[in-house]
Amino acid sequence: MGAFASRFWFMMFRAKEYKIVVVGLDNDGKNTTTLYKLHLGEVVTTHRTVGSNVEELVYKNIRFEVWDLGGQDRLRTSWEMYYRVMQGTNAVIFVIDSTDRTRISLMKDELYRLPGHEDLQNSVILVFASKQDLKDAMSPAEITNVLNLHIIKNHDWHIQASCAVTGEGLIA
Ligand SMILES: Nc1nc2c(ncn2[C@@H]2O[C@H](COP(=O)(O)OP(=O)(O)OP(=O)(O)O)[C@@H](O)[C@H]2O)c(=O)[nH]1
Ligand SMILES: [Mg+2]
Repeated sequence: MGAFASRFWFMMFRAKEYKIVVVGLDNDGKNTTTLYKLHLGEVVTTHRTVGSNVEELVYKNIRFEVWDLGGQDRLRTSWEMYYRVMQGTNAVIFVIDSTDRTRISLMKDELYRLPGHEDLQNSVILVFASKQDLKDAMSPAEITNVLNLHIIKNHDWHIQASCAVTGEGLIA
């Protein structure tokens, strides 16, 4: 898997098994591509996720159970069912299509639901500012401002520039 955003993860985590959920809006085209880039180290052709994909990643004897949830409008209401069933999600990765300025306020609404969720009280929040290979991508600093991420006080959070095509930000 490479050094999977390593400094952040190993600052935050001490146990040997971690549960991670990957969410974001639909078809921005990132969650599933990101998961498989992490898992296989290559870009695979994806289809819209209906429901979820789960993969086990192992890095330095640490097992990561990674759930990728479909981001279509009608599927987003089911995310909280996964948080409940997973019992003890260590981290939520919220993937942002950095080129999708028109849906930024929808992303904000979805992102802001996370810290208040009772099943995510012990989760860290990692925002992936994805599609950084595209020239009109917003920078992590711009996204931090637009989403006003500093308002999140009760969870550790971090924003990371990433690109699921090249692996930048995912794999060192
Ligand atoms: N240029 C570029 N394209 C990307 C990147 N990440 C994903 N894509 C493309 O975006 C499209 C959709 O990606 P998916 O990973 O399937 O999207 P998703 O977020 O899983 O969407 P849902 O399953 O509907 O929730 C695919 O054509 C990907 O190749 C990226 O970092 N850069
Ligand atoms: Mg998907």
